[in-house]
Amino acid sequence: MAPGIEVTDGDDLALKDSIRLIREVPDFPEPGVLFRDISPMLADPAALRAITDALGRGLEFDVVAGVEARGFLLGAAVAQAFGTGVIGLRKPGKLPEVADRISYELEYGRATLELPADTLRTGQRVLVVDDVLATGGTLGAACRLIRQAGAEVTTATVVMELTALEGRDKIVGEHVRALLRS
Ligand SMILES: O=P(O)(O)OC[C@H]1O[C@H](OP(=O)(O)OP(=O)(O)O)[C@H](O)[C@@H]1O
Ligand SMILES: Nc1ncnc2[nH]cnc12
Repeated sequence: MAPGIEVTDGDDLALKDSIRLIREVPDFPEPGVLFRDISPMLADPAALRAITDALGRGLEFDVVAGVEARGFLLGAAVAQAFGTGVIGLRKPGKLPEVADRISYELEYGRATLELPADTLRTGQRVLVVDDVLATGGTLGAACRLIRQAGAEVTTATVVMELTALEGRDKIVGEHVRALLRS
């Protein structure tokens, strides 16, 4: 059970019920970090359905972009549920051909995300999906990568927002949807 986590849409009882499946792991990946692992939620059929429906509900988009790595799992599920394709935004060194890339600051050091060649088309409306919004570096960079490639970001979505880290402040000008807040 994960205390201190709330559903942003209090009427979503299935999502509320799934909070018990979040694992909280102290001192991972480094001392002082409380890691929220949503893997057990994804392994549960009712929770996966609730997450998938809530991420895309009421939004208009042509394609989903999932951020490596847990955003791949969620992104593909959302794409299937809403009848679109999915694009994986990848960490460096994995893609044979890169259409575009972006580097960004993380809490410690720098990171890069890459867009695979021949996936995103100019003007497409993109739903960006990841599991957690922490400092906001990753989600903000994903949105910039999409826009830099000439597409639109409909909404940047995550399962859980860690509000104390104020990651939203890094995603200026984007519509952000977090299903759960801690
Ligand atoms: O808001 P931020 O501070 O940028 O952090 C959020 C990112 O951190 C985690 O990914 P991680 O880097 O652990 O990679 P993984 O998904 O490949 O395990 C998480 O899945 C988000 O992508
Ligand atoms: N505390 C945390 N739990 C899960 N994923 C994260 N990504 C960055 N910080 C995280």
